[in-house]
Amino acid sequence: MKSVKDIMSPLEHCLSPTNTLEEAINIMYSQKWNTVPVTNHSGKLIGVFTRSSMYQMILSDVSKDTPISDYIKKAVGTVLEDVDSELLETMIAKSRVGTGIIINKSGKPVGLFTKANAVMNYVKETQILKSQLEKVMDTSNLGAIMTNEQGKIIFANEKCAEMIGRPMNEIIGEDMEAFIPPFSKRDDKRESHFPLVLYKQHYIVRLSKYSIDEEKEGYIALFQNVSELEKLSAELESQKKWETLLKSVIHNAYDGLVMINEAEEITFISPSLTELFELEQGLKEKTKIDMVLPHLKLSQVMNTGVAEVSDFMEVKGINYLVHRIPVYQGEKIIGAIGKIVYRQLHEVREAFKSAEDGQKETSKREGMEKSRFTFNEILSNDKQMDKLIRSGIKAAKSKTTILIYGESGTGKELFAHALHSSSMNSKGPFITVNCAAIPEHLLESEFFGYEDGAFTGAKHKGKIGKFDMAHGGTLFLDEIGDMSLSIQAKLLRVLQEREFYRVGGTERIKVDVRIITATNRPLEKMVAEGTFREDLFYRLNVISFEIPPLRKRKKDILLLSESFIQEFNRQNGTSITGWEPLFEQAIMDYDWPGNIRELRNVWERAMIFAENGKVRLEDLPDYVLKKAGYDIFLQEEEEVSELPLLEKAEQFAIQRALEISGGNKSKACILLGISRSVLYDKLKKYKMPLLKE
Ligand SMILES: Nc1ncnc2c1ncn2[C@@H]1O[C@H](COP(=O)(O)OP(=O)(O)OP(=O)(O)O)[C@@H](O)[C@H]1O
Repeated sequence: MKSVKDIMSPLEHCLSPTNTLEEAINIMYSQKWNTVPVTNHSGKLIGVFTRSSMYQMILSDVSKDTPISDYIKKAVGTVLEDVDSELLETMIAKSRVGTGIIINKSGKPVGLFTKANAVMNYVKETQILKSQLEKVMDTSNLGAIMTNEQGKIIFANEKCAEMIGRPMNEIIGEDMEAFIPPFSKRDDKRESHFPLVLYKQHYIVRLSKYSIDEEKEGYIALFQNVSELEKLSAELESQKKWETLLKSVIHNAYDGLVMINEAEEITFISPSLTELFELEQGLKEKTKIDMVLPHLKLSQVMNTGVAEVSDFMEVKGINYLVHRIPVYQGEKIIGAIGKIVYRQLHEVREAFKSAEDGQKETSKREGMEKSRFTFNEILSNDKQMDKLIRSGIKAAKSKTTILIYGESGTGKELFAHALHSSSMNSKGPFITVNCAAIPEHLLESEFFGYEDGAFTGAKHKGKIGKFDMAHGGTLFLDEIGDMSLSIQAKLLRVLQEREFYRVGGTERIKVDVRIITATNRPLEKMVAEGTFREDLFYRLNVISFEIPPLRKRKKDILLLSESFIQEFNRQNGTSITGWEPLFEQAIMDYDWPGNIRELRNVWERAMIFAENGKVRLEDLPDYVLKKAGYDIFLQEEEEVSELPLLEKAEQFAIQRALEISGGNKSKACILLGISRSVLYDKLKKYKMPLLKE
């Protein structure tokens, strides 16, 4: 901001009241001033001597030696030297006084400010502004034209001349219409935009009106060359097309693709992959790959820098084929790409199978059957089972004989495996004999083996028995309740003496074998009935475990179901992710007489028929549906009187409530949360039989 001090004419002379007319005229003449400040002896302003004061003295015919004291004008307008110059200019423009006296803070005059000063300052500033504007216009990328009210060009910048291809002096004075053909068609809007093609170049023109004075208006036109932009946008467009094409290739060619940057943050992930691993929720900007897909081990290739092609990865029982590829920029690793294939994995499955077969073959050659399960693999959420497992872990450490009770399919053999795995003999063999499956006359040779020629007329070579095989490990005798009394006696002897003879042999064979037995028969009752030896029973029953049936640990149904999904997905290469609500209700309501084995079989079957990744009610076998009372949902429409699904469910709920309450309608109403009158209406509606109150 400029102050008055910067633009005033500094004061070199002042008058005092004692100065004469002649002295005053001399100063006015030499300085070309109309007004001269008059100060007192201390230099303070007391008035001014003006050109009219001078005329007055001359007209009064006073001598030129007369002091000016009587002709000083005392009423003087003063302005402080620090005042903003623009403010003073407005004051002067409005004032009738042509000269202002500028004083400092102590009241001493320091300068004069005349209208001429104001004009000069204005002109100077306008010139500066003009040259600045011209500079801006010439260095700008915009072409600029200005017209008068007739549309004749009065200004054009260098850029504009360049655009039009003619020298500037030729443009000035021309009609703007000559260069901007649509100009004449412009409407009366103060401002408009329109495209224009000039000499094959594309422009956007911004045309606006400006006021010349109160009545006249001219135009300002600004041209922006957009040819480059258009080229860029065409390139962008084709890049976008490529991107779309690439994306669809990525989505269709590979099952899942993920890219990470140097910081191991995900920069791209294909929708199929987010869907597959249900990642949507966990994905945020800059998510680290190992936070959401640790099993992919993509960060691994960032460290090694070596691509890993066709690795296998298993997640939730499903097999995937994974390729991990590091991305290099020069020598530097700047990221990695993970490619996951999970469809059409027949070949992969084959590879797995042959690997598995190979492994089995090796263990066969090693000549021993290894225990396959540990206590960790006995899945259960049941308290009673928990207790059994804890006791099992303790019991496994001793060499004591263990008897496992339980209905068929409850997991007795699994428990026996787990006992072996936790025992001190876990490195030794685990040999199973199903006493019910081997014919009575062969059981002895199966247990103890036989010598060469033991069987008359037979070409048999000698064979070692299961006791021999189990040496140093565990012999698991399943279905122990199905043995004959004579075999029971022989078994008792081995248990007591820890030695036996082969069939047809004379040599005593000593063995170190841990015996675990299992049965679903009531041994105590059999002892009472005389079909099972009491002494053997006590020998076997040193420690016993009773595995509860599945119907008594309903919580385990869903836990086991989850594990079967994973097992069969892995086995069949399917991608089943869960089940429908009605399916769950049905399996929870069913009694599972065949226990876990039955549940496992039902799952194996259901997963073959499942659709859309979910197991449905209709994938259950008919006998389960019937026994659980869910067949009603699957009956043909006409059989259930065309009831919509909700009504079927309602009918089913009423039927179940009446069953649970033993036909007591008041209790059924409480269970259903409805009033008796509503229940009666429903019974009538569904034509259901009235049961007892
Ligand atoms: N807790 C469990 N967790 C996972 N799988 C189990 C469990 N219990 C049993 N199973 C599975 O259920 C099936 C039946 O188990 P198992 O053969 O051990 O039962 P069992 O009681 O010995 O039957 P049986 O009396 O008919 O010989 C097997 O496939 C087994 O793997």
